[in-house]
Amino acid sequence: MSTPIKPMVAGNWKMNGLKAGQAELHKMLAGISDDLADCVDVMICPPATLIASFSEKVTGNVMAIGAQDCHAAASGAHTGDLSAGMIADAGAKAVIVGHSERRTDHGETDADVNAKAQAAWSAGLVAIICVGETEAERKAGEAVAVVERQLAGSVPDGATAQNTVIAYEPVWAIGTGLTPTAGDVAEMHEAMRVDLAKRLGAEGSAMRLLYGGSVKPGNAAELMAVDNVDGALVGGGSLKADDFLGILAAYQ
Ligand SMILES: O=C[C@H](O)COP(=O)(O)O
Repeated sequence: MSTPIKPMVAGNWKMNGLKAGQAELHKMLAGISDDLADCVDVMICPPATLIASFSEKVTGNVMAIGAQDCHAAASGAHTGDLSAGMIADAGAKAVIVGHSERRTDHGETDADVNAKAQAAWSAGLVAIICVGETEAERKAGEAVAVVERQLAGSVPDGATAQNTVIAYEPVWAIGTGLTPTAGDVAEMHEAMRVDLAKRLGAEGSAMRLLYGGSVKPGNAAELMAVDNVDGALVGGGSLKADDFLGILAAYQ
């Protein structure tokens, strides 16, 4: 019998948050009971400027701190970039790679994402690899094919349930208040599960598959209950402690 997958809820603060944001972090930490932390792995990915200070605030297994991106190289002449080693040195335990905002704003390809995931592993970080179709691709009936192509290109050989988390984020659902139906999420997550298990065997079967895109306290329980949904990657709903704790309540 396979071991149950411990879900993860990760908050991606994107380009939001100043030092004053520590007040929200403190409220979140105060609101996460040991019982809840036993049921779900909680992570906040603040802007890089806050990784070190936030990492000092989290203790025990209540929450981990992650990063939002890394460079594929270990060091070198890459002005403004951060290596996975630097992020790990600041206290991060994971890094999001291939977020659609990086793919769109910075032209990142599946090959770039693949290289970044491998850089993350080399630094001892978990790679949270994002995939997801655009609205036009969904309307054209290509959503599953697009995501399978992204998985094939973005997830490196050697991915395990320990070093990799997949986040399915339909681009059209990010920050819009729109979400796919539970049926559409189930279809996509099953397709991803089958695809990853075929390629990676038991590691693919045990890999966490997060859903992301307009997850809020009001819809979290329904989305998190879908088969093969092992947690959430949350943007706007992770900025305020009350909202984030409301989402985590799906696991209480
Ligand atoms: O990384 C998080 C996602 O882009 C979802 O963002 P959102 O919850 O604001 O829609």
